[in-house]
Amino acid sequence: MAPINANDINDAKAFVPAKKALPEVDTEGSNGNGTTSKGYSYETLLEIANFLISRVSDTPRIGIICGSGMGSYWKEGSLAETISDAVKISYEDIPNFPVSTVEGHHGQLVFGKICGIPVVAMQGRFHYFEGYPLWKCCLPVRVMKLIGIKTLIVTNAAGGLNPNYKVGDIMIVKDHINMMGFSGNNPLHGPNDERFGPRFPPMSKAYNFEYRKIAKEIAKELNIDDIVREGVYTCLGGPNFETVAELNMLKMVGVDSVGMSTVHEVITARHCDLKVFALSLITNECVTSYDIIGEANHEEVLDVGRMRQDVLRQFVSKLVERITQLDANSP
Ligand SMILES: O=P(O)(O)O[C@@H]1C[C@H](O)[C@@H](CO)O1
Ligand code: HPA
Repeated sequence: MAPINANDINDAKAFVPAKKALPEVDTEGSNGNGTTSKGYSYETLLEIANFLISRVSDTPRIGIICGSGMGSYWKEGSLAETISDAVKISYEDIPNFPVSTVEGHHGQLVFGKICGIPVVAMQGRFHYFEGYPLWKCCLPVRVMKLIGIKTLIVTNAAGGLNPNYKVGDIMIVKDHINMMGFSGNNPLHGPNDERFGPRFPPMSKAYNFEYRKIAKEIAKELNIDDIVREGVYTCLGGPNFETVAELNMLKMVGVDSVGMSTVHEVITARHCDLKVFALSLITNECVTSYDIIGEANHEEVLDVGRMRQDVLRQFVSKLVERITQLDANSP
């Protein structure tokens, strides 16, 4: 084969299409390999929280992060769009807040009520693959804590790795494997401010046991227990979907669903002592064999999210109600 010379390379460059303007992502705080070198100070986050508090009348009790199917993409009928007395604040209008760059993500906080209970919902989240360092993806969790929430409900779309799972199933997350954390990429990386939480927070009870129990009861009441599962979630950095070999490795270590969010949000929430419930909507079957013809794609993720939004709305609404009752009766 003829060696490549410098002229060939210059010719090849001529065919590179002109760059399209991309959404601006503030990667401040990323030290180049995606790990955190600094985050916003407690005072800056307090300023953001106070800005939001000045615009709403009720202190939310529960924060909800809407993944696909819960209103991050599909508006009508989604949980976020059925919040009553809604005050919507666009991320762009919040000082020092990141902005959503994923196509179709609404990018707003929705303050209001579900079953009469004050909540705040993130309609659109921040993903690592957008270019944000993990601490910035999780900044809203700390802001919601400062605003006054006690509980965080996190939802996501995920690929089903457990062979018993079907597209459209809802998986209650009982635990996670922090794959990105194995290489040191963690939202808590960097100096620790004790006002948020301890240097070395435990994660062995990250997903509240009582909440999971309630969720299973609700599944029975709603007659959807045949589609509700419980399992282990992992988050990869994305944005590409996984290879067959990667998925088989994850299956071997006990992963049931695979996504690109949630884990770092939950770590941040537990660090600042929020109680956590999380669920995955299984939007596609993971491709674990080279014989399988189909491939994962984002359109399918969105379609299944839209298909299941009514069920998710009912499920999470009831959860909000019952979690509030449970916490009111516990010390
Ligand atoms: O915000 P989530 O986690 O629901 O976003 C979905 C899942 C992946 O992150 C991405 C790819 O489809 O969209
Ligand atoms: N892999 C990773 N993230 C995802 C998937 C998947 O199969 N489906 C939805 N989000």
